[in-house]
Amino acid sequence: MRTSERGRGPVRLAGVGRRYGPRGPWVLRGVDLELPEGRLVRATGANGTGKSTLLRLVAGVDAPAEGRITGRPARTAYVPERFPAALPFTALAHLVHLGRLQGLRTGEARARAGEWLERFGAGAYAGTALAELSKGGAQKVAVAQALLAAPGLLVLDEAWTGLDEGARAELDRAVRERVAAGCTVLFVDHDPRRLAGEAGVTLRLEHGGVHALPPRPGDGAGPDPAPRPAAPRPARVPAPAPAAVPVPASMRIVASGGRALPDVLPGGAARVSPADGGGVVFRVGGGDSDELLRLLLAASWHVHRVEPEPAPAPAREPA
Ligand SMILES: Nc1ncnc2c1ncn2[C@@H]1O[C@H](COP(=O)(O)OP(=O)(O)OP(=O)(O)O)[C@@H](O)[C@H]1O
Repeated sequence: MRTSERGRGPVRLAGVGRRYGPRGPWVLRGVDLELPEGRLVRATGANGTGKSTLLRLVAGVDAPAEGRITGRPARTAYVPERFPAALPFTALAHLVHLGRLQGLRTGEARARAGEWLERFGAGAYAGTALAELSKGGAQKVAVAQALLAAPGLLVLDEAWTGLDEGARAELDRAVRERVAAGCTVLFVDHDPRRLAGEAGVTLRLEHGGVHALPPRPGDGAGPDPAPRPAAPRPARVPAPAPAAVPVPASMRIVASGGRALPDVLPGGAARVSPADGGGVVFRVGGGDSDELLRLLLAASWHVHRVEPEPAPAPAREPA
């Protein structure tokens, strides 16, 4: 909301690793990262690369198995991928309770809860039990609780999923407001157009590591992120050595459901095969993947994944 969060410094991850179980594979390891205040930070990566894990660690709802996270502001808010809506409260009572836990007085919590429910078009559900809300209604309560106390760090894991169009646009507006007030917003969303064009930082998760992608000219987030050659990057986001973000020779884009495409695709991109679970796999040269993405989005395709083409297995040395 209106509270300024400036001057508290970045959230820092130093040598952070997480695995599930003492012998489980490392999902993330050796993550060194600074999330600057007042920036929009998008986390991207193929399925299972640890985006939700990273968000839970940054939000403080999960702890690293190794390494440290410092600089997390007292008012940190998190919207999980799945909101546990089966609680025995009305939407308003739940929000007032959470607002009080976040340090608001009861009257203030009630006023802000009402304001956020209205903004998300859920004012009529204030007196409805959480368990009786639709998935979309419950999601509105989940995002309202995160915005209630003007957090200094806001972590959104696919928070737009399940919201209607008006509420999605309202959440976009709320995110911009928080960033303007000095809040760090870290988010994951399957739609590469989400908040595209906002100045910000894009993180790429792969092989257990996290690196910042260089900003594009004119925007820092852009549609989904193909790694690009090294370029000037925000001073406080750790910059991988240029060699760490090569343009992959070839990218795979998995997409579905759009209008007919021209016969000749950018960079000679090829439709390779139907994807598992539906959709089409496209293979395109790394330098042309953005152009293909733009074409797909303009033709109303739904983009599921953008990932480097797996490298061929190295040839064996002769014995
Ligand atoms: N609570 C858990 N217990 C065991 N393994 C887990 C747990 N949470 C995540 N994992 C594993 O950690 C890996 C990373 O999962 P995570 O959900 O963080 O990835 P993701 O990039 O968010 O995936 P997606 O894009 O599919 O949502 C996966 O192999 C997943 O099975």
